[in-house]
Amino acid sequence: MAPPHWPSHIQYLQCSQFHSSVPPEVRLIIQGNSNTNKQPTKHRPPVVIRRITSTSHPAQGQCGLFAAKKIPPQTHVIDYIGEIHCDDRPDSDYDLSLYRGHDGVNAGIDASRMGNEARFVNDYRGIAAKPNAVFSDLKTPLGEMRMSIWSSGQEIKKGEEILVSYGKAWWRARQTNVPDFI
Ligand SMILES: C[S@@+](CC[C@H](N)C(=O)[O-])C[C@H]1O[C@@H](n2cnc3c(N)ncnc32)[C@H](O)[C@@H]1O
Repeated sequence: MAPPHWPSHIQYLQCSQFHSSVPPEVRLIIQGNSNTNKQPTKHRPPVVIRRITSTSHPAQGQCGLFAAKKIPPQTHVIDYIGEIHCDDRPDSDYDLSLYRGHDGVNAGIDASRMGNEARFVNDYRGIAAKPNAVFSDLKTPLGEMRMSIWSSGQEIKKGEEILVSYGKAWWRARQTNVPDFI
C-alpha cells in the first residue's frame, strides 16, 4: 500500500520494474543471481513524505523526505526504487544512473512515473549547510545492483529533512533552475 501523501498519479512500487528498453544481458548484470527485484521489502523505511510549506524552503509547494525516527550515522535509509531503463530520459528530474556498460549501454532508475518514497529526497542546496545523506550504489550478497540512500557521518534526528547532493552537474544541466549558490 502506498504511504501517506503519495501522489495518486504516480505508481507506488516496492521493487523496481524493468522497462522494455533494457536488453536481457544488461538485465542479468543488474539482477545478478537474485530474483529479489520481484520480492517486495517487508519493512517500511524510516521515512515519511511531507509537503513543504515553509516559504524559505526552495522547494516550497513540493514534497520532501523526512526521518520518521532517529537514524544513526552511516545507516541504510532506503533503496531508490523506480523504472530501470536504457532509453534516454532527458526530461526526468527523478533519473539516477545505475549501470554504465563498456559498450556504451547505460541503465538508469527513473522514478518520474513510478517509484517509492526515495523519489522525494531533495538536494541540500538552499536548505542546509551540507547534505545529511548520500546516494550509494551497492551490490546485494546475491549480486543485484541497487542505488540506496544512506545517512552520512552524523545521526539524522526524527523529523529532520533527509537531504542529499544531486551534484553540480545535475543543476548545471537544468540551467533555468540553477540556484544562486552553485
Ligand atoms: C527528485 S525530485 C525531489 C522531490 C520533489 N521535491 C517532489 O516533490 O517531487 C527533484 C526536484 O525537487 C526540487 N528540488 C530538490 N531539491 C531542491 C533544492 N535544493 N532547491 C530547489 N528545488 C529542489 C526540484 O524541483 C527538482 O527538480
